[in-house]
Amino acid sequence: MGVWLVTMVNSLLSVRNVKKYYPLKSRGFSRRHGTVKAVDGVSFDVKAKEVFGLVGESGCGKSTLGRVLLRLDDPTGGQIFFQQQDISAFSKSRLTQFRKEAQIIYQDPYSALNPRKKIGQLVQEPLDIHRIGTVRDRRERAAWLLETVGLLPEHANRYPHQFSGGQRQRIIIARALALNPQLLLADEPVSALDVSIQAQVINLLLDLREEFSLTYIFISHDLKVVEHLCDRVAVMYLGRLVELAPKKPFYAHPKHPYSQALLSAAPTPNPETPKRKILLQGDVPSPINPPDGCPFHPRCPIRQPEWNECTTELPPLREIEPGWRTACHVVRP
Ligand SMILES: Nc1ncnc2c1ncn2[C@@H]1O[C@H](COP(=O)(O)OP(=O)(O)OP(=O)(O)O)[C@@H](O)[C@H]1O
Repeated sequence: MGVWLVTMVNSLLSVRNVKKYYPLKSRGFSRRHGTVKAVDGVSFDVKAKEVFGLVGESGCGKSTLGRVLLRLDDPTGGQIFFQQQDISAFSKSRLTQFRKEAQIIYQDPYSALNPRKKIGQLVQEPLDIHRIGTVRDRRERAAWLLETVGLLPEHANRYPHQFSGGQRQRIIIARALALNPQLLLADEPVSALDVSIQAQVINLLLDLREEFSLTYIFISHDLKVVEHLCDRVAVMYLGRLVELAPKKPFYAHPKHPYSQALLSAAPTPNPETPKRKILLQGDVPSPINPPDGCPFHPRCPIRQPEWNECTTELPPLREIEPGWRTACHVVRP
């Protein structure tokens, strides 16, 4: 607990044992039929100006966690601290402030912009809602933001359909920056874009991190993108973190067998360098009925039948090297 408190003091965001369960109701009945454990006891800290990557296969709970972190959804359990303050205890005015300090960018740049509004209006809108400055100030800031993200001030008078996917994602980024946030949660922000455009948007995000002193939580299933952008990587599996590590050593030698499998399946920059792919057996189990013991044990390629604790005990996320935590009975400090 002592260590947790020290890391919290140095963090912009601290997440403690956060859970998000959804009741599963059978059709036509209101009676609870089970529980989807979308996020099941996640803890980590994010330092100011850090780029924190959250990776894992589809359905592992990344987006649910992201929504809970920004209080767009209430957690079933646990606590989230922003600047050491519990976000669930925010007063109405503190919550309004938090809505300025923490912004989210979603994957789909096509549906995120109202097609009937001009770009200038869309970028200016957060400033209008929070009544910041005069109308002229807001218009000028919107024009400046458009330039900052690599567009032209005159684009303010055009409509979303007149832009490409990459340009729209730039517009969404400009809008997210309007209120000068500290934390930007980007949920798969480039996965709908062409690979060539992805790199441009990622580089823009890196430049903006410096210019705006931003902290990012970057959610992605694409390990290559995370490698380029992030300082640390958290790997999620069935609603839990299974590994949390600094980027460079993680990509060189991931320790958790699930991380090893994920990385072995990611494309390499040089296709001529052969890589031994680790093929996982079966599908990701349902978060309605997760396996006992280690949630990864039914698919684990290194497990031996005699290792009983893998099937009976949940492995804690324990530190195995300074700053590196892994949830596996076999991987030891
Ligand atoms: N509102 C909801 N009600 C019931 N179950 C939900 C709800 N939202 C998410 N889930 C379930 O929670 C689990 C985690 O979903 P989530 O979207 O957070 O995963 P993800 O890792 O972001 O996946 P993806 O990359 O496909 O978006 C899934 O099994 C999903 O079906």
